[in-house]
Amino acid sequence: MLITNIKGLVGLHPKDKLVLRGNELSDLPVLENAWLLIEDGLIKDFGEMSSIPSQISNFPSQVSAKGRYVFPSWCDSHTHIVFAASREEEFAMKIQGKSYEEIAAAGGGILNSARKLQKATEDELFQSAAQRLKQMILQGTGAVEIKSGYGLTTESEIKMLRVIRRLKDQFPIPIKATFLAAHAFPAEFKNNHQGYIDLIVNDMLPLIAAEKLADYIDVFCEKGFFSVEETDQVLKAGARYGLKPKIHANQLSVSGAIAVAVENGAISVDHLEESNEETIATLKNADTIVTLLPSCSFYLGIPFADAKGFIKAGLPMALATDYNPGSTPSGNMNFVISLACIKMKMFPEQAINGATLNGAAAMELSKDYGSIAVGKKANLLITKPMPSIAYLPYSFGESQVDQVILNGEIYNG
Ligand SMILES: N=CN[C@@H](CCC(=O)O)C(=O)O
Ligand SMILES: [Zn+2]
Repeated sequence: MLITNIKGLVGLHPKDKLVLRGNELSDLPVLENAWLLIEDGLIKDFGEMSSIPSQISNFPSQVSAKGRYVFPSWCDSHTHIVFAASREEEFAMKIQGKSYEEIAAAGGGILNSARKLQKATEDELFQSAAQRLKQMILQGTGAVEIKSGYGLTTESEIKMLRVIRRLKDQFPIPIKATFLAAHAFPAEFKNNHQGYIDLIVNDMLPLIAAEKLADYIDVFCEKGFFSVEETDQVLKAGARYGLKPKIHANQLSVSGAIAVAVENGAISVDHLEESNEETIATLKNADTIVTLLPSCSFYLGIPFADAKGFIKAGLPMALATDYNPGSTPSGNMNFVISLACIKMKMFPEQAINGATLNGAAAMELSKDYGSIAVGKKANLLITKPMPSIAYLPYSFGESQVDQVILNGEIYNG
């Protein structure tokens, strides 16, 4: 496929640039009035229209992108899209002013989702997750991470991970699976935390490793959920099976979650709506990516993360949706990018880099995804006609994504 007359080809980072730290996030290289050639699902070449080689200009399969931009697909590195039912009954409680913790304590929250998921069949879960994933792809997402964590029993955690594996087999995008049994303590383990951790370590992990069902391990390290010591135990057990950590940290309070994640070689620490100087100091000399989830802040009405502080400190920062039924019922990366600009005061260039190359890095996919470079996978989106790149986050709530290309082919769902 040859795409011609592209108003701006966005995200032309050198192929060996695998992650952007601090000020590097402000640099979003763009080639104006460009062409892009795709062969065998890969980016074969690109250049300016004024110097398009004649053998290329006669290429049989051409798409004109006049007035439109071409971006690398969004890389959404934090989602929980396998769930049995929505939780809009909690929406009214939120509107009445109940906090996330109060809703969880009243029988809502993660345990509510777990009760419903335990009753659902693998097929039902697959069908509904596939619908969600299809919508996300049509909104521009071309790589995704998906977590378990609404099973909370051996059988149901494995059921969730098998659903994720079926999604991997059936969708034309890369999918990473994260094992998150340490999402909440089931009611029967409320006063026996070690009993549940033993179940994760001795029962679940060996089975998951034997079936190769997960790439990463995650823990919700938070007051009322998993303590720092409990998090450490679970991460160390995961490491014995080759699972690297990506953890939920500092969502509702500052804790030692960041330190324990860094010590255990975490690929990313996600949320960080709460942070302080120590948070930044702990991350400064690490490779751990800070993944921010602004649509979670928007929906729960909790603080937005200190994106500017993290960037100023030179940290690698990514953006993701956190799509889940409780704290973020949306998988729209376009809205995440808008919120990052509007609420976290990120510049459009920083937000777009966070949603592409750094999102890919937070899934260890940035060798092949997240920027436009010769030899990388042709997972792209073509916008509607737009006056500028900043128009995409500016026009929040209205999709500017017109066409989605995955492995060099137009995707229609
Ligand atoms: N914080 C923990 N997990 C999810 C929310 C889970 C839920 O409420 O169902 C999150 O990332 O926000
Ligand atoms: Zn999450």
